[in-house]
Amino acid sequence: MLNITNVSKKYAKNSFYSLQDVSLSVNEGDIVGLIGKNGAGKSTLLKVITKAIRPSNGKVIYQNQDIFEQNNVLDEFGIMIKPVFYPYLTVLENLNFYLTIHQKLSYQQNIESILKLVDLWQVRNRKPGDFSFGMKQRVSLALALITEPSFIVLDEPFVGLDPIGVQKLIQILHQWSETRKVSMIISSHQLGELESLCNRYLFIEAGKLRNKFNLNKDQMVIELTEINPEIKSSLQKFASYIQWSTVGNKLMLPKALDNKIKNQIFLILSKGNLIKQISYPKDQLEDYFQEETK
Ligand SMILES: Nc1ncnc2c1ncn2[C@@H]1O[C@H](COP(=O)(O)OP(=O)(O)OP(=O)(O)O)[C@@H](O)[C@H]1O
Repeated sequence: MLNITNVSKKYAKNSFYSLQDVSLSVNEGDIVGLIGKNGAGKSTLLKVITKAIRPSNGKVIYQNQDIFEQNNVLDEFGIMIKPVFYPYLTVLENLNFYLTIHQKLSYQQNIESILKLVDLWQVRNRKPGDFSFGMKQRVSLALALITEPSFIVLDEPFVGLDPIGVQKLIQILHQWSETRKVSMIISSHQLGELESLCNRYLFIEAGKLRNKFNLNKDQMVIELTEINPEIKSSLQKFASYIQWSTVGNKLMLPKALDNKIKNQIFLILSKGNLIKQISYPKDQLEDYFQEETK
């Protein structure tokens, strides 16, 4: 859907590149998490993708069209990079105005549900000029989502939301990716939230795309009190389902593994009184980030 090839960006006043030779693609239904330290180049990348700034080199192609050579290519995009709205119009007027200038008034029917999603329904008749930072963020988020876009670009979308708002947002984005195959690229320092939302990740460091990766979310982790040769040999016939961890006394099984097989494995382990804890992987993104940036 979106293909970025060899994109570099040097801001006029800088002597260094904020992005260097970045290539990536985002497919239909993908939810891509963009991670990296402060100043790594995440926002710059998102600004290039959404045509807010021009790259010094490279191409951005959306559905086979060069976004910088053709007009209206980004019509189906929902974008939140920094808070953008008219401070002297009320929240409702902002949404209506946005829909009017984008000729998308048929989406007026979404106004109530989107404002409830971002918890601004109660304040819909207030002007956002003197809103708190978080409330301003949420106005931008409402503008980004109101037209049910097919491609969503969000820079730090969780910052202004309370924990319930974060969960509601994650839920709706998941739902859109599954039911409407909406693609998304989302940058955030809130790695736990990204981990529960995204299916792919990009790690950017000093303007370079250092890694593209997935996390394995479909496994259960069984921590054992010890791993000895006898236990390994008694589990030999299940070897094709078991992945032994390289750290700690852990083994991993696919969550979707047939219950009969799971039970046989558990039986062997519990006979030896070996099971210490069963859990599901979490904080993998946090661990990755800590490891890469130490
Ligand atoms: N308008 C600009 N003019 C000059 N330099 C800029 C501009 N915007 C960003 N930069 C520089 O480009 C580099 C990348 O910045 P960018 O905002 O893309 O990082 P980021 O990964 O989004 O950081 P953060 O996590 O802090 O938001 C930084 O060195 C920054 O100072």
